[in-house]
Amino acid sequence: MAAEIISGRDLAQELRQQMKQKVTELNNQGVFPKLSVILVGDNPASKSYVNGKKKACKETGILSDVIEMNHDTTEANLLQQIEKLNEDPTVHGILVQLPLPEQIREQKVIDTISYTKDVDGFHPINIGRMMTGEDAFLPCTPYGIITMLKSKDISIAGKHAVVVGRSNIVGKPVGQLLLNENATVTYCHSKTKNLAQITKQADILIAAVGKVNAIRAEHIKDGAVVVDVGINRLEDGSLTGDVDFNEAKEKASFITPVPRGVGPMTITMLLENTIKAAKGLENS
Ligand SMILES: Nc1nc(=O)c2c([nH]1)NC[C@@H]1CN(c3ccc(C(=O)N[C@@H](CCC(=O)O)C(=O)O)cc3)C=[N+]21
Repeated sequence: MAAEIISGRDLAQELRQQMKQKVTELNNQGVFPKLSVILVGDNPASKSYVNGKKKACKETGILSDVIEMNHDTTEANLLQQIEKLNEDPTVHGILVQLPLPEQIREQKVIDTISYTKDVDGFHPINIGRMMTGEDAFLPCTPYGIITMLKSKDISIAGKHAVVVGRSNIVGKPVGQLLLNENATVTYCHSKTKNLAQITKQADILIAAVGKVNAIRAEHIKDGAVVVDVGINRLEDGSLTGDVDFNEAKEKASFITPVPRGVGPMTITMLLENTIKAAKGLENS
């Protein structure tokens, strides 16, 4: 079977077009959705991601503000900056770009962001609400993945979804969202024995490993839907995922590419969450 490629870029473009309209409507009511991004240090990858977010906001008519802080800024300093944004009524969404320098405790930072402005969906209240199925900001990458599957009318209920990876930002929450959609979910990780034996049972396979070619033909059932969440930078500067694309596309029914797959959808869901924040978490 030759897989259909799900273009995250095309879907992102379509959704951003619709969002423009929503932003205009809010503007007409005197609401100007705004995202504040805090960037600590000068990691080039982080800078480039933050630029991508800024550009996407601009395209959609969302206001954005990037606050750059020195690499050796203290945790107290950063928390103070977050408190300021929590109290600023013109700021609807707050995103602190991860990873952070080692003197700063990431969890402490996430806990400090008001859950009503937590457009990353990383705050414990939003995670808890996601688990119980209440209204919440959903984490952008998992939310983007579900949106991609739905855009192709891929049914999730009753399907066996296998998630490879268990990070707090991708693996764990994407499994939860798939469960909320009534999939049967299995998590695999670095301690999993016989990885291929398990992934071969997947109707929907989510690769969020962080390793080039971690998923190859031998891991994939014929006709499976393969979602590649990896973003690995090769020495020549090019980006590649966790899936051996050339092998996988011969077995899968649908596959997401890297680049132009999950990445652009992550940013799109961030925009969606910022609009939701501008409406107010409880009224959207
Ligand atoms: N608080 C926080 N929230 C995040 O959402 C967050 C973060 N920290 N830290 C880093 C990761 C990574 N991430 C990406 C988003 C979009 C692309 C993306 O658009 N990628 C393009 C290619 C971009 C390129 O060429 O560099 C693509 O896949 O086509 C990639 C990576 C968000 N992250």
